[in-house]
Amino acid sequence: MFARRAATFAPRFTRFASSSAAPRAATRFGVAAGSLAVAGGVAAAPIQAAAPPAAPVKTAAGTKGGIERTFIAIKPDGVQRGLVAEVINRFERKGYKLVGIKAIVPSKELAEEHYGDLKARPFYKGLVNYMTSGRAPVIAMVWEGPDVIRQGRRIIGATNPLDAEPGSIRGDYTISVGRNAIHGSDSFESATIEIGLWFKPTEVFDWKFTHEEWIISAN
Ligand SMILES: Nc1ncnc2c1ncn2[C@@H]1O[C@H](COP(=O)(O)OP(=O)(O)OP(=O)(O)O)[C@@H](O)[C@H]1O
Repeated sequence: MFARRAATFAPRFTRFASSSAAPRAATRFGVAAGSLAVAGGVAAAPIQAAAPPAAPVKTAAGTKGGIERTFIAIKPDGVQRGLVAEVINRFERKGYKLVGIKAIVPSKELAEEHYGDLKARPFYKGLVNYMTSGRAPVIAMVWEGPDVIRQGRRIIGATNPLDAEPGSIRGDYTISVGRNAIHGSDSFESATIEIGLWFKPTEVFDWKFTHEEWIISAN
């Protein structure tokens, strides 16, 4: 997922990332401090000005390394199999927050864009057809919380259900890679793009758990 997104993501990503000035500033300060030490004849270690802390990277996927958001989709086979409540339950029980959800039969364009990096694969056409058939909708969701992108992939399990650990969704409920029930973003960059692809900003909600301190407080 990430590889197929990387090329298109890079230009968009720089709009969000405001930390690129930090390394340049650090280099500039480092050189200046070193020169001063030599000029004054002082046998001291060059003074390095502390680089200003990098601004956190914030996108539609939340704050990288902080409270993140991920795109999770229950595919038509997962919906047909009655796994919607099970999937939601697993993310909710873990402590993650549902900030967006809708049933949607994706257009061919949306499915092709979503799976764009798999274009050359023999199963690509069948994959797009199955996602867009309308024989069941896709349940598209955005989940929020610490490390939710990586943890979401663990909850889902390996792409090929025969490699997925028991206890994961794919490990427990599926046996075919072509009908593996669910999708989850595989990186912050993918999550940024996929949330933007499937959801309008107004369809994703900022809300607070009233019991948040019982889920994410650190002592
Ligand atoms: N060999 C295959 N045969 C049939 N379908 C496949 C095969 N490999 C992958 N797929 C389908 O393409 C989807 C996307 O594959 P990808 O390699 O991006 O894995 P993934 O990121 O784990 O899956 P997803 O994007 O659905 O979460 C898989 O989930 C699966 O439905």
